[in-house]
Amino acid sequence: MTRNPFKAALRERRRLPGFWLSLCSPTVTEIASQSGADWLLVDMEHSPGDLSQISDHLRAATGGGAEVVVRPPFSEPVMIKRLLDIGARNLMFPMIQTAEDAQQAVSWTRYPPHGIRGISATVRANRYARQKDYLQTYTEDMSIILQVETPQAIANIPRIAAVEGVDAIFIGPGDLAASMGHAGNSAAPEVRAKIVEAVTLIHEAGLPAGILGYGEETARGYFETDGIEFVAIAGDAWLLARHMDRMVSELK
Ligand SMILES: O=C(O)C(=O)C[C@H](O)[C@@H](O)CO
Repeated sequence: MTRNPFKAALRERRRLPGFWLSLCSPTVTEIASQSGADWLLVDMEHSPGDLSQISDHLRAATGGGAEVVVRPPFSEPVMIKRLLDIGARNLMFPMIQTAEDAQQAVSWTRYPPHGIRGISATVRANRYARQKDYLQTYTEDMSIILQVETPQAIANIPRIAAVEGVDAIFIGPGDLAASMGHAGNSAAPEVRAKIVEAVTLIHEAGLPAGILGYGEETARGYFETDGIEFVAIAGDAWLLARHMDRMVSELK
C-alpha cells in the first residue's frame, strides 16, 4: 500500500492535471501546490535549476496537495541517487528509448540486490534516519515515470512498459515532433497519429499515460479525446508571459 497519493492516483487511472515548472522558484512551486493540481513537474533538463534548489521545491510543495515530480537533466545514476536521498519520490526520466534504458533507470532507484543505488543511512528521504522502515517501503512510495520522445521509443513501449518498477509513461510531444521533422508543431497530423499510437500502446500495457499540453483547449483534448490520464496543463513561464502580455495589451 503506497503512501504516495500521486502514485495511488496513477494506479487508479484518475484524471490528474499538473503544472510544468521551469522558473526554478520554490515560491512558484508553493503557489502551484495550493492550486488544486495533483502534480508539479520540477524540470532540471530545460532549466538552470540545480540540485541544491530541489530540496526547497520539495519543502515548498508540502503545504499544498500536489506531489513534486522531478525530471533530472539527463537519465544517469548519480543525479538520481542524490535526488532520491533529498526526498524526491517521483522521477520522470527523459528520452527513454528501449527496455534496456528502462531497466537501467529503475536499477538506479533501487538498493542492491535489485539495483545500484548507494545507501546513506541519514538522509532527508528517510527523515534523517527517523523512518525506520524506509528500506522496506521506499519503492512502494516512489513512482517511476519514463519519457518516450521518438518513434523508436514509441515502437518499444510494450517492452519498456513491461519492465518491473515502471509506473507510467509520459509522451514528450516537443521532442517527438522534432524527431519526426516537425519541430515546434506537435499538432502535425503524423505527430498526432504517433501520440495516439503511443497512448494506445501505453494503455494496452496497463499503464497510465501522460503528456504536456498547454492551455485549456489542448489539455482538455488530451484528457477527453485521447484519454490521457496525467497532463501538464500549463508551464509557469508560459502562463506568466502570456498573462502579462495580455494584460498590457488590454490596458496600454
Ligand atoms: O518533448 C517535450 O515536449 C518535453 O519533454 C517537454 C519539454 O522538454 C519542456 O521543456 C516543455 O516544453
